[in-house]
Amino acid sequence: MASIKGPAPAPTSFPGADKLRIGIVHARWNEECITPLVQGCVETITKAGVKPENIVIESVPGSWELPHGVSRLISGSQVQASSNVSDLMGATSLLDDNSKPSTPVAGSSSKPSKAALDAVIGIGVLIKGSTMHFEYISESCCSGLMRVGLDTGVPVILGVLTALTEDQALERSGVGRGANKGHNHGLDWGSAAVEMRLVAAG
Ligand SMILES: O=Nc1c(NC[C@H](O)[C@H](O)[C@H](O)CO)[nH]c(=O)[nH]c1=O
Repeated sequence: MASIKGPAPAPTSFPGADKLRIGIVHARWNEECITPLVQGCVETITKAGVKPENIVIESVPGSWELPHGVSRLISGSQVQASSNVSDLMGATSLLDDNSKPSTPVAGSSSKPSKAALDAVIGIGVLIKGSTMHFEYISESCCSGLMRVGLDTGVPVILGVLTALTEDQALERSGVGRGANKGHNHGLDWGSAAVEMRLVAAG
């Protein structure tokens, strides 16, 4: 029997998206998944009509730091715009060798910008290990991201995979190891960010 699980089709047109400014904060763990997830997110954000120069990408050490990184980006502290997002689409890795917290994606401009963000996606990949670490980070990260969104009024999209196995994480990043590559959930998160802002704007 076919599964009933999954989101309803996202809207296909987003009038006003060209005026939006969207942030992405991604963790620097499990990069095999993070890179396609961020690329999928950027793909649907740009397809919705958001200008590449209005997509700001920052990184933090791990998913535990996502709520703080998203909160910092929303507060506008030391935001650096990423102007050539198109370069990112062909990238095999988002991170250069000496990436540091809140290092903009390679190739982005050093032009700092303080313009307010309309929505932010927090992207992280947690994979269950042999201890309870996974459970504590997952719960804290997800509730932290929810709190940042509610406290600031800026839509914060949950882009955190909490996978029990590596294959679960890879398939949900659209890069599954077997014949079934899976579905890149980053695609859904990008359209959710644009939709939430435009719905909120009314
Ligand atoms: O442990 N596994 C993971 C992880 N740990 C690091 C943690 O998020 C944090 O950065 C450090 O504890 C320092 O505060 N972070 C992830 O994004 N995914 C994991 O699977």
